[in-house]
Amino acid sequence: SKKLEINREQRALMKAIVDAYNRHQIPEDVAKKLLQDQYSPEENFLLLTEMATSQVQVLVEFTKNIPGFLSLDREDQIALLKGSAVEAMFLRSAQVFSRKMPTEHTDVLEERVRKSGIPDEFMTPMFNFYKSIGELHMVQEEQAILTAITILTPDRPYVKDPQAVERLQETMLDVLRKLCVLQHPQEQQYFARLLGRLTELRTLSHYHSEMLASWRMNDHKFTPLLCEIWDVQ
Ligand SMILES: O=C1N(Cc2ccc(-c3nnn[nH]3)cc2)c2ccc(Br)cc2C12CCN(S(=O)(=O)c1cccs1)CC2
Repeated sequence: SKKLEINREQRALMKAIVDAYNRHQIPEDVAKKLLQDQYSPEENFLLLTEMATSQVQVLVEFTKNIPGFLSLDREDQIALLKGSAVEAMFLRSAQVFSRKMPTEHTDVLEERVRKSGIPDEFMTPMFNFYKSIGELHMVQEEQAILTAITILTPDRPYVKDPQAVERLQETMLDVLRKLCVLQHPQEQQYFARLLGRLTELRTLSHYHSEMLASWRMNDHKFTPLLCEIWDVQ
């Protein structure tokens, strides 16, 4: 029916977002480092910090390619990036972890994340999230658009024109809703399940800021970019 069909404009939007999502990847050498032999928890933490820094750079490039993002108010662009950086990083990490990597790689990485000084009470929800993302078996279009929707959340702190952000997000939500029906015809509530993951992401983001506080205590070092985007002094 007309209602459900993805029109030409929406197809172009989807293509732009998927291309941007696939174009910007973590450099091989950084991801490969994670797979090398055993490290101490401190070295693991350093590697994850290096990964996270690279992820933020990838996120900024992806965001700049979201159609309409660069026509938003400049300060709102920054507010959206800062407000969504942790959620987008965890979403992308979970997607990469559950989609792309061969099992033995995931096992090594899982081990490394578990031995990196992240407190257990945060490790559990983090891995539950990544398993729940894996179970969804999202196609890459859904992954890319869901990441764009996370970034274009109107109610981030300091956004001056939330309506402009809402208009962009609604366009994405409409495409994602149609895509879910087309890609997962058997699962009525698939779209609702995807959006439910965004709620889980906010909880993870809250845990993350608590983790940051505890890491600051036993003086873990972060890179200037992470300090900037995570508001770490
Ligand atoms: O590092 C993670 N990983 C491993 C990871 C992530 C991405 C790629 C990758 N490869 N190619 N593209 N992406 C590989 C391994 C992972 C996996 C699932 C979830 Br849910 C979450 C994570 C974190 C995200 C960052 N945090 S963090 O708390 O912000 C922190 C920063 C500094 C030190 S700890 C730790 C957990």
